[in-house]
Amino acid sequence: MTAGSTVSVVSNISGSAACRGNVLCVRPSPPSSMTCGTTPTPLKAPDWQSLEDVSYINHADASFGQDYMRTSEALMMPVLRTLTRTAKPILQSSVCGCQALVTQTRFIGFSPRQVPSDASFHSVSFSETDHPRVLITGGLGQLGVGLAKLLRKQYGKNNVILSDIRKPPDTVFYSGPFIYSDILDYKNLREIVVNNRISWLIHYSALLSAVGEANVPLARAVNITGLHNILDIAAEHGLRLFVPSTIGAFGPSSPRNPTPDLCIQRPRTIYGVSKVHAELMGEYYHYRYGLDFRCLRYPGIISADSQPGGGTTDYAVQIFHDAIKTGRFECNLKPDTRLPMMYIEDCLRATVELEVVYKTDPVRQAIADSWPMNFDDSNASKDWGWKHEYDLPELVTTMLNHLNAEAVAVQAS
Ligand SMILES: NC(=O)C1=CN([C@@H]2O[C@H](COP(=O)(O)OP(=O)(O)OC[C@H]3O[C@@H](n4cnc5c(N)ncnc54)[C@H](O)[C@@H]3O)[C@@H](O)[C@H]2O)C=CC1
Ligand SMILES: CC(=O)[C@H](N)C(=O)O
Repeated sequence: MTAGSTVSVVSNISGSAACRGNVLCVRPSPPSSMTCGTTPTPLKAPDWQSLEDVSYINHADASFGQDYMRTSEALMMPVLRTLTRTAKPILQSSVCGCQALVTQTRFIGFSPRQVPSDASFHSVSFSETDHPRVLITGGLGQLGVGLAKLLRKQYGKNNVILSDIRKPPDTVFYSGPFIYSDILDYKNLREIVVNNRISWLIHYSALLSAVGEANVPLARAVNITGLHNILDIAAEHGLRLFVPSTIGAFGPSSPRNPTPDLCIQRPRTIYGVSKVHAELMGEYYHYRYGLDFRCLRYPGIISADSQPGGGTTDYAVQIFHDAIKTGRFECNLKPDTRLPMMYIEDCLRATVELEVVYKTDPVRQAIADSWPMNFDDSNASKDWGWKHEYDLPELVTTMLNHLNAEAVAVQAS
């Protein structure tokens, strides 16, 4: 996956509750081509790919056997691989040999609210020998803690800071740095970035599709105004920025089966609109200011040890929990709904003993009906050899083993 491009990944398992995901990836900003001295150097064409080169890659599902499903950890790997792969050349590049100093000089007292229209931003603000200093916003949601765990293994516990507006549970609080951060508070964000010498920003804060529809003003604030803060902070401080997008960035007029990386995107949820906005703003900041922006379109994510945060695809996680706890599941989507997340046939088989009750929620159903049924991930395979590691039976087995082990542990305690 090249930096600066927009890529979609999917761990697809299609079927009546199946999902594929898109990952949008943006290529790295041009190493050290942005500033030297106080005069911004124009972007160098060879370091950049043209807009036409931007690749959107979906990770698609197909039939079971070719498809795969990944746990949230596995899903993070492309992100980590991309960040890691692109970090080295940037860290090792020394076009002017005065990067860090220049960055500091250039941006002293600079406020992104006063960005000159022709401003360029430096892409890297940490030295060659440093590990990245990572801040994860919205880190207490379904995905953040798992990602922090992986990043901490790689870059050291103290180099990865989780943040959120919620109170962390003990397990999270004692497992590594945690800090309060409201992405709507720009000054607070800037203080955190500066005081902690943050170099990578992973922006997970969001209101997901269902909770977003329930509170549009808040979703608009968090997902759009919050994103603007994040973009400005990242640009101002030369951070590498990762923002996930989603299958929700597509709408009823997008082709659903399969959904290519590049196609019409007219979502009808505030969540989807905000994610399309994020994709476009990230690309714009990349081309306009040299921001190193990356974005993967995720499918619905299934995880055992963290709870989903109010999305349309939450049912695909909940079904596992209910299978273990009660053997009964009340589904808020119709039985023939197909979403890019997992191929559900085996999933249904694994949960065959469930008595699934279909009690359709019209809001979620309308959203689900407008989302892609199938993602084509052939571009991701071609681009960086993407291949899923969890197929449906393995995912189901892993989920059930994990939840069973948890249930046994609880009973024993
Ligand atoms: N989980 C999934 O199935 C998928 C997730 N994604 C994206 O991945 C990212 C992470 O997703 P999840 O962890 O599932 O989300 P989540 O809903 O579980 O967590 C989001 C977190 O953002 C925090 N937050 C809300 N308002 C905030 C504010 N003002 N300042 C700081 N934090 C705030 C919440 O407290 C919450 O912990 C999101 O951007 C989401 O759109 C994309 C596709 C699928
Ligand atoms: C697929 C997503 O982005 C999320 N899980 C949601 O259902 O809103």
